Amino acid sequence: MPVIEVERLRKQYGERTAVADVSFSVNEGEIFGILGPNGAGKTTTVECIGGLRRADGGRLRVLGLDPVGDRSRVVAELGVQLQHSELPPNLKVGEALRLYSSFYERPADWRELLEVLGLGPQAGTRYGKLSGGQQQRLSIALALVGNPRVAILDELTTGLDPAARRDTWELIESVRDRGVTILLVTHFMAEAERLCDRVAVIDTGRVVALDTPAELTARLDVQQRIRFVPSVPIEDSLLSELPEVESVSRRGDEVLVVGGADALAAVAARLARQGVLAHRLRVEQPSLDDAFLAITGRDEVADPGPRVRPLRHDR
Ligand SMILES: Nc1ncnc2c1ncn2[C@@H]1O[C@H](COP(=O)(O)OP(=O)(O)OP(=O)(O)O)[C@@H](O)[C@H]1O
Repeated sequence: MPVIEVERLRKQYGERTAVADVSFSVNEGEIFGILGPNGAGKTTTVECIGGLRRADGGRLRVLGLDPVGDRSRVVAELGVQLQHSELPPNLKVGEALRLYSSFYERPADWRELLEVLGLGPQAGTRYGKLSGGQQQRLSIALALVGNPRVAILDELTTGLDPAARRDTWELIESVRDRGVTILLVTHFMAEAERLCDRVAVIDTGRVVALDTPAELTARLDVQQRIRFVPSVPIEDSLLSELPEVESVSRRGDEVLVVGGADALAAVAARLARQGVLAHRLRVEQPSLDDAFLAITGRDEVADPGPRVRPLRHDR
């Protein structure tokens, strides 16, 4: 049974349609990503799933329950990562976790959670004194302190430096390994590629693609670009006559071969047969970035930047 079911979700803010028609389901133990440009409706979608907003249309289920109608039962099983701006700056890390754990019947051991998240030394530190990375880890701890079966994490690593981002990815993988199903909103392709089993790309309130990151990129007819320096001079025709190869060009002593998905194997076999070694070999594969561009027609997922968005309770 899917852990999260979203069928034809629709949500308006007055005249503005934030979510026009979104459907997907998330299986148990999955990390499911929602990717899309600014204003696509990602946050609104997960806020409806989390029961923080009431949908205007469609059907939502979390563990078979209605997030609004069965609110108290859903809250016991669902952890939602809060926007960190919502915590009072004077609240200490340990106090915040103790407070949040008191809301749950079967909370996790919050002291252990602090250690796992590398926040042990900060237990007595006030929220306002934490670094951005520490605040982010605290917000993840708060989402997990209720021992949820499902966690919703919105812009998990926005504002983190690359090292903190990688640490957070490892943490999320370990959370998933404990059996938690994770719904992740992200602006970062690398994050989706690294963490997500499947990704829904949302644009203007609709799902425009839904697949594994590998399938999303493989479905594109994006060329492989192979660069290398041959150990001995070679003729372009040696490679350009291969059916898998579209073009051969040079920059200095470097050869650039452009071809389809099988080009690398064909080029490597031809060079080997001629006794030519390929030095400084690099292969550029299509990435989720390319897929995103092809799907949405935009060449980047805009950086959301720092933001404070208090949740407006419009139920
Ligand atoms: N409380 C609100 N009142 C009115 N309009 C809103 C509200 N929240 C969001 N919107 C609008 O709804 C649309 C979808 O917003 P949403 O925040 O869900 O998108 P998003 O994909 O999460 O964007 P971002 O990546 O910028 O967070 C946008 O046009 C946004 O301006």
